[in-house]
Amino acid sequence: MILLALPNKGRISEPVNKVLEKAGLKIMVQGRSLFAQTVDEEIKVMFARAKDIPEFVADGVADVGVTGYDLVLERGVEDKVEFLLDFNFGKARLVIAAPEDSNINSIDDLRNGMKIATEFPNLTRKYLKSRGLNLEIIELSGATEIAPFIGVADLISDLTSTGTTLRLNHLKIVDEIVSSTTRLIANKESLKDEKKRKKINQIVTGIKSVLYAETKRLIMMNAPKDRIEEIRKIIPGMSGPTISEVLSDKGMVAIHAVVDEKEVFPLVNKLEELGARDILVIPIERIL
Ligand SMILES: Nc1ncnc2c1ncn2[C@@H]1O[C@H](COP(=O)(O)OP(=O)(O)OP(=O)(O)O)[C@@H](O)[C@H]1O
Ligand SMILES: O=P(O)(O)OC[C@H]1O[C@H](OP(=O)(O)OP(=O)(O)O)[C@H](O)[C@@H]1O
Ligand SMILES: [Mg+2]
Repeated sequence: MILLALPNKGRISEPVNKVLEKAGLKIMVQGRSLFAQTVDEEIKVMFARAKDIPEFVADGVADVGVTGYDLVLERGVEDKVEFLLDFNFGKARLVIAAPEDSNINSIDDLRNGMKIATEFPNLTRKYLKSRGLNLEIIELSGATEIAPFIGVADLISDLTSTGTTLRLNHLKIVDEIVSSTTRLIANKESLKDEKKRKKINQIVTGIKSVLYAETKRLIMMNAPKDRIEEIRKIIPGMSGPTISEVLSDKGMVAIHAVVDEKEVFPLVNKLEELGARDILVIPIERIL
């Protein structure tokens, strides 16, 4: 049996659940229960705060878990867990920021004794120490951006993604501590257990198949037979495009191929120029 720890709220909770659902690992949630069964009776789910999941996985309370890279570092358990995969969302950078009108512009302008407000006290302290600095850490549990303006701190260390919150609060980035994304992590002992490892690998394969498929599209079209060679040149596909006869029209063939999402726009235009018709671009749920 595998216990998988998932975030119960916060911004990564929903996207993670969506990926698992697409991977076929349906979770049977009952109301506000913090435990759930899945379609695989060997995999059970527990819901917890993303912040606490690194500790649960490191201690073996859960075998695997989904959380942010920043939160693993903040708990200081990065050497106790194995990083299995990167979801590539929940992208944020932990940065040191100062009021726009202050004369602090780089890490070199920081002085011992200055106050820095943060939700990431351990990570911030460790980073500053590595730069030979010893600031007073003011631990807050959110809305850190307000701290410099109410006289609570000179600086903050907080997450930034689009940069909107920093801008709105008239703060400028002074330095970057770490860049983070959502990760699947595992307990090292669980991975040593043959049965558990097999189950964990199935979860990894399932998630990877979904994340990979999200970057791809299935493209289908009818095209003149005499243009096949030219079309083949511009759509590599996974193992080459599949070409089949169109019964109603001897001069036409049906072609389908899997292509990179980024290639779709220019590709469709070129295909039309080569006489392709009835072009369909279809999302793919999983690629194994
Ligand atoms: N603005 C953001 N953009 C993208 N990812 C973010 C952002 N803010 C936080 N994260 C990431 O979300 C992950 C989960 O954090 P958390 O569960 O605290 O979510 P949250 O949405 O900040 O919830 P809350 O602040 O209500 O506790 C963290 O790893 C963090 O790096
Ligand atoms: O660069 P942006 O896209 O504006 O995102 C950055 C903001 O997002 C997070 O806050 P969150 O919404 O989690 O609120 P919190 O401060 O209460 O954690 C983070 O702490 C920043 O405040
Ligand atoms: Mg937050």
